[in-house]
Amino acid sequence: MAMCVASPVSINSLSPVRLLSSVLQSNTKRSFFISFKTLRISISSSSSSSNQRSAFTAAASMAYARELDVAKKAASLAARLCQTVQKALLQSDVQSKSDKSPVTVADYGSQAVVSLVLQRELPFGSFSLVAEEDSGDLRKSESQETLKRITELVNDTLSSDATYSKSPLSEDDVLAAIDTGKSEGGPHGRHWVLDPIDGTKGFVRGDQYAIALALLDEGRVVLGVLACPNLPLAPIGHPHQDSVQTQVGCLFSARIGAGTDMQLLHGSSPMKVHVSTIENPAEASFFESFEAAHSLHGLSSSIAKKLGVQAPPVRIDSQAKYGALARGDGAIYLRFAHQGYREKIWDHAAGFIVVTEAGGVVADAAGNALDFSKGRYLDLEKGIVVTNQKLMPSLLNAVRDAVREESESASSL
Ligand SMILES: Nc1ncnc2c1ncn2[C@@H]1O[C@H](COP(=O)(O)O)[C@@H](OP(=O)(O)O)[C@H]1O
Ligand SMILES: [Mg+2]
Repeated sequence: MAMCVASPVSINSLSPVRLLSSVLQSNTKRSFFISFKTLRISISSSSSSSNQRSAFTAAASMAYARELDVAKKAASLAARLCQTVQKALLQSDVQSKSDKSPVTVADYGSQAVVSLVLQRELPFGSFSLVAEEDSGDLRKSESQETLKRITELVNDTLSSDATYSKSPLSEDDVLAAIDTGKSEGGPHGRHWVLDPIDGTKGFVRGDQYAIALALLDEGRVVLGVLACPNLPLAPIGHPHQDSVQTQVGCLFSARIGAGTDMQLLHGSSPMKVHVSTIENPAEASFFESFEAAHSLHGLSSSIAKKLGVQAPPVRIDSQAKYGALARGDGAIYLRFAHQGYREKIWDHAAGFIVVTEAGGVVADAAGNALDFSKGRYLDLEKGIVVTNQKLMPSLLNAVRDAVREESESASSL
């Protein structure tokens, strides 16, 4: 470990991610050694007092800890609201199931709850939220009943938490909370990134969906939470594995340098999770979207075949796939959207850090890291692939060959 004289880094004037980046950039010449994975910092310079050293270590190891706690609370409350709506939806008759309004109510309600909890619990500094919904349609006169229902649900959900005052929010408060989600994000400052219901198709079917919340700081994802109300605690995607574990509803949370935790959505202590260590593709199973319209199932199948994967695909909705992969249920997630579709940051930011902090790798089809600093969209080289470090090189080779074959056969038509 190279050590030399410390150069000044002001802890107070930098956000944790800038502080760590600035130290890492100067790491070869200066006195700090940082393992980004563990955020353990040692300082050898005799000029640094032990007080400074321990303050620095404490600041770095606790970076974003408060924000993560609040994010977990926000996503859990939003999940409670979504569960209420999904339960009513699944009990309703066929006619109202084809009506889109329950999804609308849950989507807006979830976004309002998350925005309100973040703002109430983290009142200092500016607030920026990049989120899927805005209130444009809700402000139309024909949406009055829907807005009333959303406002009731938001008030019921917040008042279920003892720390919130019982004074009810008005419809205007709820509209304003939804509209905080209009931020464009970008490479500077802090931005929360929210998908209030990821996997709306799964939500309507009664299958998987997730409330996905992440925080960007200076363009990097520094924490993420995935609330997956319908994800079993027992592993999924292992057809021959019987489990006595029947509990459902998982909360994944990850913070930069601190690993990934999973706990029951409505209670239980967090436990660390890790991606699968499988190195032999023949033993791996892979996830993809349930919806063929969201991902090219044919291309995934050709990639899996080239790689030597034998198991059939496990198809589930939403970023629950990232959560399941982070705890080792499957080893690979393949997502190749149809031509022209632009991936949004809220569909991947939380899942990205949940997987990377569990030891996995998330890349585009060319092996590039995903860049969340470009605004509301990801700029991608065709597709997103997720797996463990060992399998990634051979997976990228299989992707390259399958994509080339696909374009050759398209051009020969
Ligand atoms: N044509 C398309 N191609 C790829 N993704 C799409 C798509 N249409 C919608 N999506 C995205 O796919 C997400 C669901 O992911 P998955 O396919 O993994 O379940 C949707 O999130 P929402 O449900 O929040 O709209 C939506 O953002
Ligand atoms: Mg989504």
